[in-house]
Amino acid sequence: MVKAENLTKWYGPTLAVDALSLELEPGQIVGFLGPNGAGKSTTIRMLTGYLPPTSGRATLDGHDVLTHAADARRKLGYLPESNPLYPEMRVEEYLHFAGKLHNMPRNQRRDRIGHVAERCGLSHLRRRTIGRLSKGNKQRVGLAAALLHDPPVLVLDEPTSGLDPNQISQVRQLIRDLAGEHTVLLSSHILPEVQRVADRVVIIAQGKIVADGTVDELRERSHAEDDRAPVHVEVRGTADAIKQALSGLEHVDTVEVATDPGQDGWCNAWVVPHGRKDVRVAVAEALAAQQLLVREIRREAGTLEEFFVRVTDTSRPAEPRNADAAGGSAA
Ligand SMILES: Nc1ncnc2c1ncn2[C@@H]1O[C@H](COP(=O)(O)OP(=O)(O)OP(=O)(O)O)[C@@H](O)[C@H]1O
Repeated sequence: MVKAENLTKWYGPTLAVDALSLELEPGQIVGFLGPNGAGKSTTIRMLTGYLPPTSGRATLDGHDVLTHAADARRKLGYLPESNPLYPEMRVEEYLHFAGKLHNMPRNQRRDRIGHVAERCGLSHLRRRTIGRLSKGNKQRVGLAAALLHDPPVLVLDEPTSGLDPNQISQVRQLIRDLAGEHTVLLSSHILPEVQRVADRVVIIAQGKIVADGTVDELRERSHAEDDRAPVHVEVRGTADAIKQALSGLEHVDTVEVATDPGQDGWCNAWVVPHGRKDVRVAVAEALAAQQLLVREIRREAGTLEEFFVRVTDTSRPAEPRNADAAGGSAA
């Protein structure tokens, strides 16, 4: 549905996006995450055809965003970071204007405006002047305009920036409601925001993708890469019996057991492996050999925050290139 092939952008000597390739499946909500300056906006502007890449190519539903721009834009609803609106226009007037830009006939505009206004919680604000709306409501107007021509792809650049927590949660809910019907690419540098709405998270740093997966996969990977991801076990037995059963296990560094089992006899234990070993089976077998009943055994998932910091910190710095050879200019 959305495809980037080796998208690259040099701004003079600065490499902003470095041979980035990405493919989004229909109906997915994909969070596009990265620290400030990582290249999110530049990538999004290239994906939406608003900025020509130095090299590489982007397509929307098979249409090249530069060579078949009109076809590509029909497939796209785009809410840029700045959400440019006309403050003196009324909401309905602005939505008619946006519909005209998509060559929508009047009847179709009327129907669709009714639909998107309701969807975006704007029905009671249709006669209001945009300049007098709250920031959150202005953002809803931007979203309604992006949805007006019912595009299969929605690209939202930092859609909740500058909103208060209440407004953030409303816009977030709105985005979540779009899942399935639209493919949504949502850029943000706020991790919890992406974590709550996205099916998939793509993290970029220094213009390159450094991680790509579901929130759970990235958490898993976070700890799979962490030498000391502890395994948490719930076992029925005394702390001593559990410690004894697990002591001396191969690839195990330390075993910590909560000193006393709970009233029902279940005890929490944490086994810290050394090296990148998955010790879950060995732990289960060792406990079973001592007739200690296990009701849960799992690797402790790391927070996505830890992962985000790790992958964006360790990426290599972008190297300036000879500006003469860059072949692109700041846009
Ligand atoms: N018009 C421009 N001219 C020169 N350099 C630019 C221009 N736009 C962006 N850059 C540089 O390109 C890099 C990527 O910027 P970009 O705005 O795409 O990042 P971002 O991830 O969207 O950041 P933010 O979250 O702060 O908006 C940065 O180093 C930035 O300084």
